[in-house]
Amino acid sequence: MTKPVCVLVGAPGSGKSTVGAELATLLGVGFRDTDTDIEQMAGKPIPEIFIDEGEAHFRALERAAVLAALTSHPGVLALGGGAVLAEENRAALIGHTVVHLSVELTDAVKRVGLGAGRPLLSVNPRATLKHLMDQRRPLYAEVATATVVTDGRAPEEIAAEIVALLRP
Ligand SMILES: Nc1ncnc2c1ncn2[C@@H]1O[C@H](COP(=O)(O)OP(=O)(O)OP(=O)(O)O)[C@@H](O)[C@H]1O
Ligand SMILES: O=C(O)C1=C[C@@H](O)[C@@H](O)[C@H](O)C1
Ligand SMILES: [Mg+2]
Repeated sequence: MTKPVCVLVGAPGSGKSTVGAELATLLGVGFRDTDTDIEQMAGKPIPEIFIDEGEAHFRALERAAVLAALTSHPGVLALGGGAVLAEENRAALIGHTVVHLSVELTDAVKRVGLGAGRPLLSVNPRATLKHLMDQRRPLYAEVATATVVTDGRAPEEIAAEIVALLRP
């Protein structure tokens, strides 16, 4: 069994995928994203999983992807924005180095507006994102061993701060 050097959690648009890739480059380790693992498991993009099989099925695939990656990936691991909703995932994160990328609503809305492919945010993204963030804030705080603010900061700067945090 091997465990990630760092696990990233945070709201949609907090930059887990972007900062995670940069952090892995800086550390010279591999980068894995459970959203990508789920798409490989299902053989289709996440929006299609939501349409064809529904959110409950997606969450089941997500639990399997999170548990597998936490015991097999030695590099940087980004979790999907909703992975902390599952008690099983939160329990599995105990004992890991978990960095919460915090973001306020204004920056999160700007960022998710830049990219498509977020099925939960396809209708009324600002209000939906606010609701998701209010619901999940305590869950990110529960699993995090450190929190890094991302608002108004470049991914490279955020990744460099995490490198410093990881130094013994
Ligand atoms: N610190 C940042 N400053 C400006 N833009 C950013 C920053 N971090 C990420 N972005 C941009 O915001 C968008 C969302 O970033 P990203 O996909 O990394 O978020 P995420 O946390 O992985 O979201 P999800 O939970 O949906 O997977 C991308 O277009 C990315 O380029
Ligand atoms: O916030 C969420 O619940 C999600 C975030 C994305 O990373 C994907 O995991 C999926 O679109 C669901
Ligand atoms: Mg992502």
